[in-house]
Order: sequence, then structure tokens, then C-alpha cells
Amino acid sequence: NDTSMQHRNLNHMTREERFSEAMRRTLYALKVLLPREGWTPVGPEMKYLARAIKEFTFIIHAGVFIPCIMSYGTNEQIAKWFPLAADFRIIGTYAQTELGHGSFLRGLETIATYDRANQEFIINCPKITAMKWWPGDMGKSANHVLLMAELVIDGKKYGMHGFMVQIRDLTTHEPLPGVTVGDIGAKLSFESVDNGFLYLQNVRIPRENLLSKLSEVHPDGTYIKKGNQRLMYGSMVRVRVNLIAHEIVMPLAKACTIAVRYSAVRRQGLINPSKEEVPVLDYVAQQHKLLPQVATVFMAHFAAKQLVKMHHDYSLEVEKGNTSQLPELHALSAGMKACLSEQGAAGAEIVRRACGGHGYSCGSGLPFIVNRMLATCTYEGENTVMQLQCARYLIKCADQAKKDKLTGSVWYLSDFSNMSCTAQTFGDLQEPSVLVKLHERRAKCAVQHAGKKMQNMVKNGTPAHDAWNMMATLLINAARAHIMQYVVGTSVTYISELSCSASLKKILTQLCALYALHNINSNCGDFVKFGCLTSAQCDLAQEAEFNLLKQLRPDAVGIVDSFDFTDDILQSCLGAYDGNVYERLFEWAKQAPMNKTEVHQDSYQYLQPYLHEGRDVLEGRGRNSKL
Ligand SMILES: CCCCCCCC/C=C\CCCCCCCCCCC/C=C/C(=O)SCCNC(=O)CCNC(=O)[C@H](O)C(C)(C)COP(=O)(O)OP(=O)(O)OC[C@H]1O[C@@H](n2cnc3c(N)ncnc32)[C@H](O)[C@@H]1OP(=O)(O)O
Ligand SMILES: Cc1cc2nc3c(=O)[nH]c(=O)nc-3n(C[C@H](O)[C@H](O)[C@H](O)COP(=O)(O)OP(=O)(O)OC[C@H]3O[C@@H](n4cnc5c(N)ncnc54)[C@H](O)[C@@H]3O)c2cc1C
Repeated sequence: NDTSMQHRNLNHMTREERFSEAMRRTLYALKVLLPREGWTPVGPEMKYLARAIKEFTFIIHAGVFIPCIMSYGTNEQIAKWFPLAADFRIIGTYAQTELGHGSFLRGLETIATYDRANQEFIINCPKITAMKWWPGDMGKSANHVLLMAELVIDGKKYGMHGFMVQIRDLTTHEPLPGVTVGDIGAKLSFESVDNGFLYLQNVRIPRENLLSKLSEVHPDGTYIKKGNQRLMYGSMVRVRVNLIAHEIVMPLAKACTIAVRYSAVRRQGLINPSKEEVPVLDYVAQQHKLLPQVATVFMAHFAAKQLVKMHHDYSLEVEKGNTSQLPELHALSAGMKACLSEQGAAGAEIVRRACGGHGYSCGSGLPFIVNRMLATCTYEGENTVMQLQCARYLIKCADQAKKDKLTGSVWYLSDFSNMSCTAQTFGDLQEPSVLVKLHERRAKCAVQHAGKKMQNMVKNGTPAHDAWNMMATLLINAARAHIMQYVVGTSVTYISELSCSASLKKILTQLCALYALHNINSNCGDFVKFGCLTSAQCDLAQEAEFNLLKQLRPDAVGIVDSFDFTDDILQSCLGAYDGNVYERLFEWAKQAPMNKTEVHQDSYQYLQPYLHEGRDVLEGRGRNSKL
């Protein structure tokens, strides 16, 4: 209810206005919402932040830069930089990606050379491809970067390390000497974020600015490793774990709220010719577009909660020096981020398109969501690269399963029990336990199939790296299958253990079954190819899905209302709680800058000669000219 936090009409703002407005809101919110003692907003504040996050800036500062200080800094470095960052007295970003490299980190070219005489690192981007490119908040806001660069001592390379580098003066905000920095220009989304470029030439930083939790350089240039170097990749694991809730589940829930509410209001066409026009939500085709996406929101939310818990438990173990869970967590976080962002971004577009012409209007709030979700498929690990990382782990586990009993998320790879499906009715295929088994079997077969193909190629003389490259599509499918079985399995467990009313549990169970069946029906080739289902059972799976659409239709609006988004957060003429779609669209359009005047002067200036000639012809004075 604080007018300072009420959304402005962002669609009618320029990019610079949106950048400034996001800055204003974020810093105002900081003052009002967050307890000064640090970064732990609790209760309604965190709920508000998580829901309004799209309109804040400094997300990289808050969601990546600060956590990196905690992960990579020594206690002294945390004590120095965390309080400054937590109170926004320094603004930072995570500068890793370069113009020439984003996915292949061993190809990064920015160099930090140790200068023993002065006990400093000299930072250089040796060529244009080494320039840092993309980091959020870097173009105009950040005055520090957590720079990921190749450490070099006496000509020897030690790999990527994290360095704290100040890039702007804390008083004037001007770039420091040797620093060329700016905004990378317009993008598909994140209009309010100043993703930036950063060119560093002979920038000197103190030896103490190497974040030294995992390794350090002594004054004489001696290099000391202090832990599992793969922890250097730890920030990316954490962001992948966190972004699922914030950037996939939340936006998809908003898109579904808008599309389902609009579909309950929008009347178009007839089902029974003798009756009146129906709400488009009564069309099974519309239900088939919307309700599986609503189910995805819940299942991704449940699976993400499990992943966050796993990351939390892992972090506690790492503090005790035990990093044994890292390979599984890396594979799962990489796979979940890739597969759920792929599903979420596709799902947001499906529900946008289901709103017809008004879904194409920015007044619906949907284009903003769709475009922003598309970025989740690229940042924090491009999806293909992430799926291949997940597959790399699965192939290793499949080999190990031949001699060991596996545990954790890959346990099913060593399950050699009879997994054939005995379903005779579509009701059998709505059973959670049957759906879990089907997904486990499909995943196991997909992993084994990819592995076998590669083994056969290698046996026939193909080098392992070529076999890997040629089977990449099968490996990606195996990663997707693995994640789907994880999402279905964790959701079934989560719902079964949830203490809630029987009616709510029934709805959640139906949504889980709908998610699983939609996945089966969208990938039935795999389920038949791997002998999980017969062709007749595939027909039953379709019947089972359609039956669930019918059962869930009456509760569709109530289910999305339970996401509890305010109109101000949704920013949608189609999804407002009161359902006054047409009045809101007209009011919104009238506010467009184009409608500030009845006659648009610039266009009239160009049109005037033609209009006057047309007037003359119509009034009999002129002749019909050929344009
Ligand atoms: C009022 C105030 C309001 C403020 C805001 C509100 C409050 C907000 C608060 C909180 C919100 C937080 C929510 C977060 C939301 C985020 C929003 C979106 C932000 C977007 C930001 C984007 C940032 C970026 O994009 S950063 C850059 C990301 N880049 C990447 O991910 C690069 C991907 N590439 C790689 O990781 C690597 O190159 C590679 C893994 C592909 C290959 O690496 P390589 O060394 O070549 O390794 P490889 O040979 O393949 O494997 C070697 C072994 O290493 C293992 N391994 C690889 N990676 C990892 C890892 N990450 N962890 C562990 N182990 C790893 C791999 O498995 C191999 O092991 P093996 O045993 O040899 O098989
Ligand atoms: C909105 C947004 C915000 C971002 N924020 C940040 C940030 O704050 N900090 C930061 O450091 N970076 C940031 N990034 C950069 C982001 O991390 C990179 O864009 C991402 O890692 C992908 O790398 P790339 O752009 O080099 O793509 P590439 O790796 O060049 O990908 C291009 C194509 O090559 C394919 N490909 C690449 N490698 C392989 C492989 N091994 N096998 C098969 N196919 C492959 C990919 O699948 C893709 O199809 C951001 C990007 C975006 C879009």
C-alpha cells in the first residue's frame, strides 16, 4: 500500500526511465523493507521481494556478488567486504563471461599477473574477446566486480580465480584509470538491468584482493591450494539452485494466473450451437494448453525445494571439509536449471499464445514474462552445456551401477527389478507410484541407450571425444529423462508427506499426475521405444490426461488464485482479480504516450501533403494522382 512501491506503467517508459525507476524502487525498498542488520529479509518482506523481484535491480549484487564473497572469501575478507556490500555501500557484480567465451571457462582470456615487487596483481584484457561482457548491474551501477580471471605467476597459469576489483570512484562514480565500462545496449528483456561491458588495461589491485578461501598467493609469489578447486565453480551451482524458484517457478505462476483468469472471462464461440458463447477455458484444447503449465508450477516448486534443501545440507558438509556430494549436486542443479527453464520458458509462451491477440499486448503482462524467462535458458550455464554436464555424470554412474548399488538421485540406475507396466485402465495410469516407476524406467533406459551407443562407437575405433560429440542429442535426452524422473519422484514424495486437507491433497495429487502424464504423452516415443508402455497403454495415458483436465477445470481459477499475486505485482489487464479485462485494456491503452495528443504531430507532418491532396480530390478540385 506504499505509493512509492506502486508500479509505474513500465511498458510506456523508455529503457533509461525503467533503469532509473528500478534503481529508485530497489533503494527505497532497501530502506523500508530490509532490516539494516543484513541480508535476511524474513516473513512478508521476503515474500514481497521474491514476488516483486522482476522490478528490482541489483539482483546480481544481491543474488550472486554477495554470496560469492561468502563462498570465496577468507574470514578477514568477508569481514571487510560483506558489511559494505550488504548495506549497498559498495555495489558489485559477478564478472566472468567475456565477449569471446561464456560456456567454456577454460577459454577465458582476462589475465591477473602477480607483481612480486609491489605485491599486486596486474589485470589485463589482452584482446577484445577478453573484455567482460554481459554481467548484470555492471554497465552503470556497480563500482566493484568479482572478476574471474586466469591467475599467472612467473609465466605459469593457475586457472580461473576470483579477484575483487574496484572499477568506479566511490565519490564521483567515474571509471577508474585503466577501466573502460558501459552498458551493452538493448536486449530481449531485463530492460531495467544495465548488463555491461568491462575492458581492463593494466589495472593494479593489492595481493589481498585475491579471494583466498580456496587458494592464496604468498608475498613471495608462492601459490597455495587450500581445498577442492571445483568449489571455485560453487557460485554457479548456488545460483542455478536459487534461480529455479525466483526466475522459473514464480514467473510461470504469474503467467498461468493471467492466462487462466483471462480464459475464464473471455467468451468466444460455441460448443453447443444451441447455447450461448462459452468461456474459452471450457474448450479442452485450451485446458490442454493451460493446466499442464499450472501443474508444472507446482512440480517445479516442490522439486526446487528439495534441491535447495540438498544444497543447504551440502553446504554444511563443505564447511566440515566434505565435498563428496558436489558431483551429484552439480549434475542435478545443472540438469534442473536447464530442463525446468526449457519447460518454463516454453510453458509461458504456450499460455501467452492461449490469450490470443490480447496476449500479444504488453498490457497483458505476458510478453514481459515470456521474454524474461527466455534468458533463463542461457544465463548461469547455457542449457545444452548444462544438460551435457548432467549427462556426463549419468554415464559415469551407469558404468558404476554395474558393480555398485547406487544411492541419491541416480539410485534407479542400479534398480534391476521388473519395471514392466501392468496398467489396464486409464485410472491405473493416474496412480502416482505407477507414474514414478514409468519415469524411472524411461530414464534408466535413456541413459543406458546413450552409453551403449557410445561404447559401440569406441569399440569400432571412434575416439571417445568424437563418440561423445556424435551422441550429444541422446545424452541431452538422457539428462532430460533423469530430471523428469527426479521432478515426478520428489513431487510424489513431497505431496504424500504434506500435512494438509484431503481436498487439497487430492488437487495436488491430480496436478502431479497431470504433469507426469503430460510429460509421458509429450515423449511417448521414448516410453514405447524403451518398452515402458505398449501402444495401447499410450492411448490410456492420453485418456488419463484428458480425464484430469476435466476433473481440474472447475478448480482452475481457484488454483491460480492460490498463488496469491496482487494486481500490482501481476501488472496485467487480463489477469486482474476483478476480471474487468476490457475496461482495463482500454484504460491502459489510453495512457500510451502515443495518445498524449489527438493528432500525432510528427506523423501528421509527413502525411499532410497526401491528406490535403486527397481532400481536394474528394471535394472535386484536384485530380486522381498515381502515388
Ligand atoms: C530490496 C533489494 C532487492 C534486491 C533483489 C531482491 C533480493 C534477491 C535475493 C536473492 C535472489 C537470488 C535468486 C537468484 C536469481 C538470479 C537471477 C538471474 C541472474 C542471472 C545472472 C547470470 C549470471 C551468469 O550467467 S554467471 C556466468 C555463468 N556461466 C556459466 O555457467 C559457465 C558454464 N560453464 C562451466 O561451468 C564450465 O565451463 C563447464 C562445466 C561447462 C566445463 O568446465 P571444465 O572445467 O571445462 O570442466 P569439464 O572438463 O567439463 O569438467 C571437469 C570436472 O569438473 C566438474 N564440474 C564442472 N562444473 C562444476 C561445478 N559447477 N561444480 C562442481 N563440479 C563441476 C565436472 O563435473 C567434471 O568432473 P569429472 O569428475 O571430471 O566428471
Ligand atoms: C540476461 C543475461 C544475464 C547474464 N548475466 C551474467 C552475469 O551477471 N555474469 C556473467 O559472467 N555472465 C552473465 N551472462 C552471460 C551468460 O552466462 C552466458 O551468455 C552463458 O554462459 C552462455 O555462454 P555464451 O553466451 O558464450 O554462449 P556459447 O557458449 O557461445 O553458446 C552458443 C551455442 O554454442 C553451444 N555450445 C557451446 N558449448 C558447447 C558444448 N561444449 N557442447 C555443445 N554445444 C555447445 C551452446 O549450446 C549454444 O547453442 C548473462 C547472460 C544473459 C543472457
